Amino acid sequence: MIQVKNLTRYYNSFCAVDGISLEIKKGEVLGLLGPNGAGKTTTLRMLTGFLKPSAGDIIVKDLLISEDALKIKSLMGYLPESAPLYHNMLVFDYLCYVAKVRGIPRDKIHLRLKELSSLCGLSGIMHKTVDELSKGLKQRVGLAHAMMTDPEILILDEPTSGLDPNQIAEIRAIIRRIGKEKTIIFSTHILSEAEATCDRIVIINRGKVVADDTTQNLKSRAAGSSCIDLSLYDADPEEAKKLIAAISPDIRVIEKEPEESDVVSFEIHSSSSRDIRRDLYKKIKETNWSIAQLTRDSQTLERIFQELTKGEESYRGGER
Ligand SMILES: Nc1ncnc2c1ncn2[C@@H]1O[C@H](COP(=O)(O)OP(=O)(O)OP(=O)(O)O)[C@@H](O)[C@H]1O
Repeated sequence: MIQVKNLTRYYNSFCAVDGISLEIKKGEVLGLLGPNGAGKTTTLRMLTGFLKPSAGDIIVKDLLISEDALKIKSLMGYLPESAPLYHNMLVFDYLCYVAKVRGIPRDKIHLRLKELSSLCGLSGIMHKTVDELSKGLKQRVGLAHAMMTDPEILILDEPTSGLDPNQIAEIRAIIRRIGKEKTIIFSTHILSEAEATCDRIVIINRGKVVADDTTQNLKSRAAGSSCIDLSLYDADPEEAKKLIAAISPDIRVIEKEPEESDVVSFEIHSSSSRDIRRDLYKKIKETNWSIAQLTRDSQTLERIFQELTKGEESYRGGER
């Protein structure tokens, strides 16, 4: 349904989005996950045609955004990070206004507002002014705005940002409801958010895709891999790194800030479920170093996210 090819965006000489490629299938709920400044908003603004890419292509249902931006916009509903609502209007008047601007025929407006009120839970607030609403309710009005023309694709930028846990649960429930029929792309910097709502998660860091897989596959990958914390006395960090890395080709060694001044510490990631502590111990025994700590944790999705968004390394999921 949507193909993104080598999408790139510079702000002056700064590369905010660096060659992102993605394919989004019809009906998918895709979470664009990344830390602050990763390039999520910039990517979404290019997808919705509000920002021109510096390079790359976006194809939506066989239409090229460089040639058919208006047609593509008509297929999409967009909820920006701060929904631009008219604060002193009644919710009802505001949504009527949006309906007219978006070309809904006059005789269909009331029916559409009724449908949106039920979909987005607006029935008790239609006759309140936007200003009176909590952030969560404003967000629901923003969602109704984005859904006005019943678009096939919905793009939501951090839809739960700044909401309390109850409001988050409500917005999630609405997204899940809408996601049964629509293609949804939404951005978040909160892993649990993506995990709870999405079929698929694309993690971006410093403008690049560092992981792209189904939520289920990412979870299984996390469960099947492990992380070892190792601290050594009397070891040279570079020599220690080489020795550890030589144990198996699937090992990745990250030197950590040591907790004590006379040790060197490492985080050792392995994609296999094999426990390599015995191999480590044997190798270290051949040196004159001493072990201060050697512990193994099962990986969590959270740790994978932290690892991927700290380092430069990239992981692409297998076939779906
Ligand atoms: N108009 C702009 N001019 C210059 N730099 C910009 C502009 N907009 C964004 N940036 C920079 O581009 C990078 C990506 O920003 P973007 O807003 O896309 O990230 P994000 O992942 O959405 O972050 P956040 O979660 O904080 O909104 C950041 O370093 C940001 O400072």
